[in-house]
Amino acid sequence: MMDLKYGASREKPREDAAMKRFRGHRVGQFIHWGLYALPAGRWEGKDVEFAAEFLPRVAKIPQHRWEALANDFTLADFDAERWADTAVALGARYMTITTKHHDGFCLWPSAHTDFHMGNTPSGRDVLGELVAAYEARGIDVNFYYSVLDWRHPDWRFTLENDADNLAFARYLDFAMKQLVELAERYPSVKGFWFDGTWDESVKANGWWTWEVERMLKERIPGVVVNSRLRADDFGARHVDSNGLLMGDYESGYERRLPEPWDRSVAAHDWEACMTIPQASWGYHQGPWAQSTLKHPWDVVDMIAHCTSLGGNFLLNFGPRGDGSMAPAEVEIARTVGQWLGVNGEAIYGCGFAEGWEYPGWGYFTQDSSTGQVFAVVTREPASGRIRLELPTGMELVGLQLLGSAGHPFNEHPFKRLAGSVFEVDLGGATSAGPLVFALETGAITGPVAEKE
Ligand SMILES: Cc1ccc([C@@H]2N[C@@H](C)[C@@H](O)[C@H]2O)cc1
Repeated sequence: MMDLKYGASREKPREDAAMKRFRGHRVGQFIHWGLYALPAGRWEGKDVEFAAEFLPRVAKIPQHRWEALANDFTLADFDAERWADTAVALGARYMTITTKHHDGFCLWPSAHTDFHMGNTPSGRDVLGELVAAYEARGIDVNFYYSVLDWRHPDWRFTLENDADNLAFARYLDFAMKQLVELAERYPSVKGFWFDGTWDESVKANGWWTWEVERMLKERIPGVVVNSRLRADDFGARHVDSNGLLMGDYESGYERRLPEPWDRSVAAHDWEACMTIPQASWGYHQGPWAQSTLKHPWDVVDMIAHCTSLGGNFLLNFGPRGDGSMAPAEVEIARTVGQWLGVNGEAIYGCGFAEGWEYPGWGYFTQDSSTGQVFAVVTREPASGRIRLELPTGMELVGLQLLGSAGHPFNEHPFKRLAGSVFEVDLGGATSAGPLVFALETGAITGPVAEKE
């Protein structure tokens, strides 16, 4: 093991109450909102078929024209209570909001820049209103912060000479001051989600990323920080040069999951974040985005996929320029939330079911407190039957379809094929969306046919 000054601060996952709370949430609401929601992927009458939050770069918009958008950011239809109600409808237990994205615009009245909410027509403190509204509903708030800042004069992608080093040192000082400001203004925040840390300039300053994590944890005990912030002494990111995870959970899964089912990720805490359109985090009004919205049952599959491997799932919403949530996204939230309302006990507080193999037709999840195992059937086979392979030596005693209120176990029929292998005919099981069964299991005691 190398002796690292700025490597991982622990070898095992955190087991304190704050981390256990974050881990048990399983479902979060990501929100990308900023000036980019105003053009919403369209510039000078043309749709730019790329992520809406990248518009200033992709459409090469002059800085002064981008900054002028702040005058149109009136928040005419922004209502933090309505946003928080969408999170409740989704069944989200936490929310992560873009405090500052790559364009440098701040959703709070920062004392360290002029590019912020205070210099918009309403002057409202969007972060303050959101923290109040979400916490009033018992939903934890996390802050997304982009270290990358296209607007700041001292930002550097690479460090070619002393002048670059001096400028970037000023930039890191600015960013640290903003992070201290966020921690001081909003001390109830539960986590920081860092982005924009892939450039050489940041990788060459692993010490700063280590200092940021230390500062935040000193000021907000229990705060949770994602691995994407961190670079070590040698510029290694997420995982240090000794192979140890930095930060509190791995956050490399962006618009992808551990396919087809990579059990290695279950060894640590992790979170996947996902757009509702194919590839835009900010609201994009064009058919390029609006014709690619995910189906609610695909979202449920992703939630169960993450849970089955011990990870959280952060579903992104891109509110429109006036502050209203996009109706199509609210509808998806409602449908997923209704499913979670019936089947959430297989998700919240659940994780990897040790000893249970990937079944292909869905996922096994296990309640981390009770040990109860669930089968989440998201890919029903054409036969209408699923094969349940239990860990060797175990047998199926009973099956209960979640949502079939009041019935004891044994409610749903099954038959043994051999040993610990059972077959369930899904016929007759009805539920809106993917079926979930609670499994009652026991040790095989009597003689049974050997496993085939
Ligand atoms: C190449 C690339 C850079 C940054 C991103 C940002 N990370 C996501 C979480 C969004 O914030 C997106 O703008 C996506 C792709």
